[in-house]
Amino acid sequence: MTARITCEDIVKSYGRKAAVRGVSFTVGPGARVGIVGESGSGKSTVAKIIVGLEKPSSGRVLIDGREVASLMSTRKGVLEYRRAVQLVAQDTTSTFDARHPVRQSLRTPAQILGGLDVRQADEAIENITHEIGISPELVDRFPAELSGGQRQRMAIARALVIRPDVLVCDEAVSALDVSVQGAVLNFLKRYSQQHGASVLSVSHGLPATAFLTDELVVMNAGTVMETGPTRALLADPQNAYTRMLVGAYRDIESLAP
Ligand SMILES: Nc1ncnc2c1ncn2[C@@H]1O[C@H](COP(=O)(O)OP(=O)(O)OP(=O)(O)O)[C@@H](O)[C@H]1O
Repeated sequence: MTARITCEDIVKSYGRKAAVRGVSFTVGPGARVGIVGESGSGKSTVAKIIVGLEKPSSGRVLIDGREVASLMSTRKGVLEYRRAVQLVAQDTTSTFDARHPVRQSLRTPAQILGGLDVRQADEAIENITHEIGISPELVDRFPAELSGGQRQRMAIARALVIRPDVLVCDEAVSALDVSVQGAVLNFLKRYSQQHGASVLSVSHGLPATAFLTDELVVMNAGTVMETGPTRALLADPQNAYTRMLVGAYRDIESLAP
């Protein structure tokens, strides 16, 4: 279970404003890559383009050398891509159908993308909720009956129930309290190591990203400022913007009692 995602010179404009201006990087098989940068730097736009929710104005995304835009032009291709690449979105409201218990929203990908029958789907749901550390009984509640943190973990469970090759997380843990955040980050790291799944984590939370990832892509104003191995880049940032970003976190940490 491996896949390589390549972004080649992605540009995205909304009207006359360029949100992303020529972004290139690769998420290798089994790699955990973080995109960091301040609010508005274009991180979420890149994530949406990778998962096919937005189309780039120019440039392309490839999965194992195949262009995602052409895969997404047929229903068969969409299903194939969704099986390989799953998103955990920043806002989980569109992840679940408010009219049905959460189980239904987890069964759908398990059945349609995973090709499982109802019994197998429920078994996969039981396994993934157990792995992620959330009580399996909660899947029989309606989305509104879960806390924000429980719903966020259910969204991760939904993305992983089909065991995708690549998990794209857009601020997937930012809304969680610190202790739950730690548990979910540990789970994601273990999951990626055990299954060889790649993780692309988009976040402005530098400490959480530093813990989860091996490689960083630093973005500012729609462009890539610096890329490199996470530890080396944080220890010795080469770019002035990265130095500023890392320095800002050090300042915050120094305020801690
Ligand atoms: N649908 C849209 N229409 C117009 N402008 C948009 C749209 N989506 C994003 N933008 C703009 O593109 C820029 C990049 O937004 P994006 O959400 O990618 O940033 P981000 O780095 O993920 O920010 P945050 O950390 O706050 O989520 C911003 O200036 C934003 O206002």
